[in-house]
Amino acid sequence: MAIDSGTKEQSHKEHRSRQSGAKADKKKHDTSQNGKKQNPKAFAFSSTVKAKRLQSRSVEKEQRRLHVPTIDRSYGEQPPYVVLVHGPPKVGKSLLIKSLVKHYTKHNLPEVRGPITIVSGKQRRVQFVECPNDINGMIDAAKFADLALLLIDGSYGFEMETFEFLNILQVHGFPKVMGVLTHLDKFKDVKKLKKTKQHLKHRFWTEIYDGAKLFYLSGLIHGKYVKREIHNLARFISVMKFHPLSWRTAHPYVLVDRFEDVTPPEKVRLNNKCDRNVTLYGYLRGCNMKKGTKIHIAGVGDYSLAGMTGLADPCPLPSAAKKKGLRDKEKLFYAPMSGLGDLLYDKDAVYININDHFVQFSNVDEKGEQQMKINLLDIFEFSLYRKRKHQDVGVALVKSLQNTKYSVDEKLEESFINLFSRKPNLLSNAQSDGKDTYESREEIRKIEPLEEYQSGEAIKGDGSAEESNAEDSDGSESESSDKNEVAHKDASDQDANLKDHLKEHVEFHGGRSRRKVIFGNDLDHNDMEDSDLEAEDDGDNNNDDDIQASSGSDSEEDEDVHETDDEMGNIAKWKESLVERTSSRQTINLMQLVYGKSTSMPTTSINEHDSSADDESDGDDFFKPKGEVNKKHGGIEGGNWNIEDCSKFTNYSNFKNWKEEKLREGIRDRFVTGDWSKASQRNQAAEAKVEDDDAVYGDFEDLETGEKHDGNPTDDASNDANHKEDDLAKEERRLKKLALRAKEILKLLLCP
Ligand SMILES: Nc1nc2c(ncn2[C@@H]2O[C@H](COP(=O)(O)OP(=O)(O)OP(=O)(O)O)[C@@H](O)[C@H]2O)c(=O)[nH]1
Repeated sequence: MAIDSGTKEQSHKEHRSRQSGAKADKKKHDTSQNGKKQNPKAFAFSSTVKAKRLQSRSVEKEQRRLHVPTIDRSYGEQPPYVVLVHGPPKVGKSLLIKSLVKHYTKHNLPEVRGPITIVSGKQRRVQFVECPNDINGMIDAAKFADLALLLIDGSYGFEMETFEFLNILQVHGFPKVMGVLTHLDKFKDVKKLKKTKQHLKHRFWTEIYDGAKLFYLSGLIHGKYVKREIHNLARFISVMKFHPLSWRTAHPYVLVDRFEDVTPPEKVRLNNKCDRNVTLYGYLRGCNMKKGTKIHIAGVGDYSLAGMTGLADPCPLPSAAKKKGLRDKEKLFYAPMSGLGDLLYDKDAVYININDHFVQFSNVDEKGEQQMKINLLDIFEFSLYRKRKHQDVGVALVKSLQNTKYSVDEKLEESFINLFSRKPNLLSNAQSDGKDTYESREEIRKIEPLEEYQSGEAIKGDGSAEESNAEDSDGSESESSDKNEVAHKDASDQDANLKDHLKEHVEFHGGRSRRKVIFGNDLDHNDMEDSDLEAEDDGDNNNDDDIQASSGSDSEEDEDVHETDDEMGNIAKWKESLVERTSSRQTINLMQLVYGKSTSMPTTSINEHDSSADDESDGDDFFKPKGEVNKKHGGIEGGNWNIEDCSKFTNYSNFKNWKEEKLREGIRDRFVTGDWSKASQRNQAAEAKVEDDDAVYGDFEDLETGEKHDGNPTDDASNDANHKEDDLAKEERRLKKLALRAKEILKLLLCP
């Protein structure tokens, strides 16, 4: 009982509370607060400042989440941003572009045509484009605009063009848009002006978004917008952040700022509606373009790209040196369609445009555009020219540059290296423009005797060359008649092409007409000197005709006449001497002596060889059997030298297919693991089969000797005993062989 009562009364001893330490301190602190609850409302703010801070932070987070950073795939120098100036007619688009260009470059733009590229900052270039007033032009412009400046006539109010364009932009992807109010100077009443400004601003905001930027151009000073206002607008454009549109970043596109029709003029002359080749120049935007891609030219149609070339930047960004602002020198701009910008970069040349009043000797072209293109590469040519002529240096320079049609690399393409010996000039340049032809004529004068050159024929030759030069431009028919005459002369003087003469070959190559000078019988002459001196005497008499003949070969027909009538004849002659010389120099080839000549040699030459050998022989060989003739010539050379090497060819049909189970089973017992007794039985069976076959196909007659062999012997009984003996001997031999083979295999297995 006592135990029971004891268990009931027993109480748990309490933990002794902490008298010191962190817990004791905390308890003390809590008791001092006098019952104020700890964190009574979870996640509620006790302080308003704190609440505000937290709220703004969460809003910031949310905004950051909404504006997911767009991936900038661009690398290297960014292409210029396109600033499109749009507005209804006569609103002041051109004037605004001119004012902006003046602000950036300090240059006055005479007219706005095509894209105008300017360097607006150390890291930024801008391309100004005036939007056409028609709807198609607007649609095209909406595709490439990075910033659209919507010009609105403030004195009149909004016009339909602006809204149409805004609708088009919404379809194509909305770029940055800024409004510009012009013609505000027409307001006399300041109050009314203020009211109108407010009204237009709100209307603009409802159309785009609240807070959209709207500029005011208050009026004109000396026919230009106010400098201050233009400066502000330019500043905005310079610092504006452009968000690349996803479609555009994923697709390559080019805003063409210059184009050239490079169709050969002759092609256009023959067929005015022929397919044209057009080269388009512009900055590639979006992503890289591949050669052969199908492209769409806005307003023209779909085309395939023939080729692409990377060119030097016509309006490069300034150097990366650290300095504030842009120097005047670096304020470059490029407006090829507007005819401005000093440098013009072509595929193979750099052009400097100089206005007429700077240069006295400008060529005035048909359109009356007084501009001169100076090809820098042709300065080399000038130095040559100056050596030759003692003229005024400045005049000579300008004249020579004006008359040059072809660049140095084009001429180099035409030049060739003479590989034949005894040629004084290794590199002879086939020059083709007017001056160059003159040079080449001078060279001929050195080679030819003077009286020959002065003879009527020679002069005629020169004259016709000049004629054909003139005919290049207008393409008259008299040229072809001249050439027919020339061809006729050639035909009559077939053997006479053995003296120096030159040929002029007019052709259309690389989009331009070229008059190629070919020194027709340079090769002939040199080689003929070596081998055929007789021919030279004949050639002296006919040299003049050759010059005449060479002066105007244009069409292919004429060329053919030349080739067949005289050139081929000459070629045959100099080839003769070549063949002789090479055959005498030929070293003995051991391979050929041992194995005969290569079978890849053309059969005709072999036949020729054979026939020549036959000719040399007494002629009786013709009536002898082929084999004997070959024997006479001796060994492989004589007989089998042209037979195909049969070891090169393998007849795969004879190979057994070892994948077949039956075949593998057949040879299984021939290996160590197999049953050799079975193999021997099989062998016997096979031999018996062969014998049977012999029995079937046994009879044969030796046709050469006339002897008859019988497959089935008549006396079977006497032969049977012989056969048995033979079989036993065979069996013995076979078993011996097998034992030997087994020994060898065992040896191999035991000593690996
Ligand atoms: N008074 C006044 N005249 C202006 C203003 N802006 C432009 N103009 C004049 O308006 C005329 C037309 O200007 P342009 O720049 O040729 O207008 P545009 O929009 O290029 O004309 P189109 O190319 O024909 O569409 C010019 O004579 C300008 O001087 C302006 O704010 N106030």
